[in-house]
Amino acid sequence: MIEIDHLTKVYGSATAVDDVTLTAQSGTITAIVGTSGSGKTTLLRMINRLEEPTSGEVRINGETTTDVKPYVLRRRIGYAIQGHGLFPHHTVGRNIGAVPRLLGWPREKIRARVDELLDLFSLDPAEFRDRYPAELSGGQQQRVGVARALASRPDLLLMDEPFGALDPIIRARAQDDLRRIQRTLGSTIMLVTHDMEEAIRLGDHVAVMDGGRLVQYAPPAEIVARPATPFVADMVGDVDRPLRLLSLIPAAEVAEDGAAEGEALPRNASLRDALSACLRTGREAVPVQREEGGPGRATLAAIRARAELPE
Ligand SMILES: Nc1ncnc2c1ncn2[C@@H]1O[C@H](COP(=O)(O)OP(=O)(O)OP(=O)(O)O)[C@@H](O)[C@H]1O
Repeated sequence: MIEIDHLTKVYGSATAVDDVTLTAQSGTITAIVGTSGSGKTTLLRMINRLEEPTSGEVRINGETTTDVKPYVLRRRIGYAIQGHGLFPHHTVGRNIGAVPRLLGWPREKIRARVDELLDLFSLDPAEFRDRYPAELSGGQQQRVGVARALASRPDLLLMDEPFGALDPIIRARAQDDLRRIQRTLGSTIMLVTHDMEEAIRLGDHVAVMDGGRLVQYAPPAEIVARPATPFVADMVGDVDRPLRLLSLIPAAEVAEDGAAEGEALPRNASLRDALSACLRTGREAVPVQREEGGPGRATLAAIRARAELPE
């Protein structure tokens, strides 16, 4: 569990982070989102003490971070930034194994860990282990950067705009990969982004920052359905809100008993997928696979009902 407790950072006359308090559960992704200058990076860097707070504290699994020497803390907390920060003269394998080596892991264990991570990130170990960063594409470098940050199985992984430099298609893939890998490893992640779409897609919880303050901290569906302030509503994008909401609701959740024509949507399909299938086929309902009770159907009426936003 990560507890951020009344954290404040003042630079001269400016308050970059203003009394932020939030608790993130282990094994979840918290997406910190806000406009430029809202204090996201400063908040993140106070967690691994790259910045010292003016007041307040951070506890990781109950331990106050100021009780731990900064270099020890930073070995326990992974840190991935935009532009990956790989060592150019070290191979991919050496880059990923950097922290385990510092921690004195035996050679064989490091090698096994490097290969396991390369596999997880869909990079064939035999092909990529001995390459240098310059011999990789931007997307591959970024994956190696995240693999390196995860190598020692850190208590927490901090990510600052990790996908900022990637083009939209590679970016979407990197987001899906991160989500899958986070689920597989059970990692706890705090990720900074200025992109609400990314925050909604990745976060179990979304923390919205505005002018150094935390203005809303809630699961994505709550942020979309009930933005706490006009600023949050603006960031979510009013026009797209119904569609965003639908993309967060599993189709199986609203499927009723009964048959419908056409190919059944998979179990992990969202209501947005169901809507799209209805529009594409011109039908009033679409079949949906469910965990229990066999296939059901999602009707346009049910989809519409769930897309309604509270006034
Ligand atoms: N070392 C510093 N000295 C003085 N002011 C600073 C310092 N670092 C950050 N700030 C100020 O604190 C505020 C918050 O900055 P921060 O980098 O945390 O914002 P951000 O939300 O991460 O922005 P961006 O998305 O542009 O990176 C800004 O007004 C910035 O100018």
